[in-house]
Amino acid sequence: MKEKIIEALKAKLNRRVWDSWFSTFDVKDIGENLVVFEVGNLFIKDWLEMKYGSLIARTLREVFNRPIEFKIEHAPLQNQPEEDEHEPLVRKRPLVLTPLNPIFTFENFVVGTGNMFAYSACLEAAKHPGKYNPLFLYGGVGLGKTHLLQAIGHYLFKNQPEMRVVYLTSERFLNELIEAIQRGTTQEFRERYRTKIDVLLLDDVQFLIGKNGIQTELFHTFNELYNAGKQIVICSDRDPQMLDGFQDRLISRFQMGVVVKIEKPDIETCFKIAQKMVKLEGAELPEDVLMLVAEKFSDNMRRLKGAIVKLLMYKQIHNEDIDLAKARQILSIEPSTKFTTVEERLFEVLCQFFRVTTEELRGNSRKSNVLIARQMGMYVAKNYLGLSLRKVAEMFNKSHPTVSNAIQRFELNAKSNKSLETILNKLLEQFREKTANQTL
Ligand SMILES: Nc1ncnc2c1ncn2[C@@H]1O[C@H](COP(=O)(O)OP(=O)(O)OP(=O)(O)O)[C@@H](O)[C@H]1O
Repeated sequence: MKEKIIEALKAKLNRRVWDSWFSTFDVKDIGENLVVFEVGNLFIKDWLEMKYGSLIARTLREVFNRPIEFKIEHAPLQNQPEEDEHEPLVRKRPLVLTPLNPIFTFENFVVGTGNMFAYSACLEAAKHPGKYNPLFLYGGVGLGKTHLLQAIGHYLFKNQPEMRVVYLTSERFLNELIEAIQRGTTQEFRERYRTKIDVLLLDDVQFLIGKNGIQTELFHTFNELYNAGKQIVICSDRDPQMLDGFQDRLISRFQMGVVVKIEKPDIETCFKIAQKMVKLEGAELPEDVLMLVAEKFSDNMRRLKGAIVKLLMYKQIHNEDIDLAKARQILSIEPSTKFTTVEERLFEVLCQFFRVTTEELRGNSRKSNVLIARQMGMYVAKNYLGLSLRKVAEMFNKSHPTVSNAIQRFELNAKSNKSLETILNKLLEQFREKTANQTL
């Protein structure tokens, strides 16, 4: 029965949702009138209840052929210290203790596959400080950890200005301690971090690997803040488990709350990030150039930003528009025979999938498989690749209103026809595979 429930749920959700939210979800117990699920993360428990509660209830009704209650329990890690009854967070005078990068806000963060879970967890921590404690965010270089950490700071400064929020890198934490020891002001240092803040945002904790003294200091700071119900958010380039050379007692504390991985964004998200970065610079670049940058630098958003800045500087200095060939030259991207643009790859997948030709897609054929391939292709280009209507119209050799109508018709059909959604997911899967195999 356990498997049947899980399979029935899986069938109702697309793989992305399942992998993001249900990977630790399991059936713990099946009673006469109650099914108990368990999940290894408190934040996910709340999220599943809120977003998928009715779907779970519906699925259980179908599996058991009668209404049946359910509850989701959070299965905490073994040996987790008992959580103290938290005092309400202390209200203090508004105080910006650390400067933040004004760009690093939630509004400026582009949400997509890979970072949606991390974004939601950080937003929740900002809205309800102390609830998911500690929040430990980890992931590869340049994927937006610092951005999200500082976004929590911005959100709190704006919405709860009485709260004392400190953002600092682990390197600075270490340097301040060394300075305090040299000046004989260790007591002030301890007081500042242990008793005078409400939210601690600590970046790059992996910097403290192998530095035992500062780890001990962090351990005591952590305990004091945690026991007082103060929110702690920590960023690292690796899973707490992989912090070799870290004291075990610290690692187990990092794992006590919610541990979230930020993954590499997919190409569509990278494209939107590139678009956002250009907009924040108050500039413009053509869509095919943005797509080139998104594809080439999808593993690190800092490098992606560097590429955009380089293109914009060139544009300004030479007072020249940047086209695809120029962008390749500036960024030293060799045009490779294997490289195809994203539009070409979409056409390739559409043609293979629906057994149609590019000429048919761009022509006026009304054959049913061509019609559906064309509509779905336009929908994907607009909604998943983030291309403008103008670009999609150009791709399919149609007018704006034709594209707009076709997309609307597709959305309407997809609402009433479940199998269209399944086909769309399969198509997207093939498209992603093709994109992942792309070599530049
Ligand atoms: N989803 C996103 N939306 C908008 N900008 C993003 C996004 N992800 C990353 N960035 C931008 O990419 C740059 C690098 O991000 P950030 O410094 O937060 O990475 P990081 O994960 O902290 O890297 P590191 O591990 O090196 O500390 C920043 O300019 C940030 O604003």
